[in-house]
Amino acid sequence: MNVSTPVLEISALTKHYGGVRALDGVSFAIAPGELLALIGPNGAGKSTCFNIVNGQLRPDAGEVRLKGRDITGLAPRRIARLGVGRTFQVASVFGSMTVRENVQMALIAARGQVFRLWAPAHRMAREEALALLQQTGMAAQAERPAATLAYGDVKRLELSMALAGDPGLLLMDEPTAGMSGEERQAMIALVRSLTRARDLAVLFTEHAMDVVFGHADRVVVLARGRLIANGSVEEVRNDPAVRAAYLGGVTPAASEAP
Ligand SMILES: Nc1ncnc2c1ncn2[C@@H]1O[C@H](COP(=O)(O)OP(=O)(O)OP(=O)(O)O)[C@@H](O)[C@H]1O
Repeated sequence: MNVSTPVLEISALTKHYGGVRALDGVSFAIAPGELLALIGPNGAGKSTCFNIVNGQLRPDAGEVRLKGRDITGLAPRRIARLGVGRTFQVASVFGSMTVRENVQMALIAARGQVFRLWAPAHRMAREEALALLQQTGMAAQAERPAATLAYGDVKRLELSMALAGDPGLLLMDEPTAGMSGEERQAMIALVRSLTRARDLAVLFTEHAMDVVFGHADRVVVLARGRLIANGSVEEVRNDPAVRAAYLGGVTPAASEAP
């Protein structure tokens, strides 16, 4: 068991939209080096949770702590600087720039500098960019324009860019969306190895259950804004409440609804 301070600790997070309880008293934590899947049926509250952690949304109640520090309600930029990286479902890379230049730009932006092709900082970041691309298996593609990459490689590039700020916590929004079965497995295996190598905590949402059950250290399940399970793959897979939520069965919360 890891006894160090959690990288992320969320406590009693609550967010309502009118009558919709997008999040209702959700609490969980992530340790360094842990790969934690956040799953749940559509509308369960996964995106709301991500958006609160990275500062895009303010919770109505509850707290977000990063390595023990209260970051609730801080601006996204500040939260990013404190070590929270994020990848999105739709990749955001510059197609006309090379893979290496995209990573250099991310490295320089992470330091609050401006990307200029002729500046010395650009040359310095070059070696770091190549080292990062080595870690994500993209070194051989470093000089290709990003626009010419296969889809799975665009996602690897995006991951490389998210690592540029040297985050302690990485939020990944459906990292394998749109990938074939083989690409999915390769991507999540890469993320898995990076968590170990960098002592990085990763919180990811995912609809592909082969990815979740094959690779996550732990799984947190939301349904209708409530946490209904938090445990190992085995525990969650065999949990009747989880099955009911996924099969569209009537959960206790749903049966109470008017
Ligand atoms: N800006 C908003 N205004 C009103 N309701 C919202 C808003 N954002 C989210 N919701 C509602 O909050 C609930 C949780 O939404 P959220 O997007 O967090 O779920 P999710 O688990 O990410 O879903 P999905 O898997 O479909 O992406 C849903 O009922 C959704 O309709």
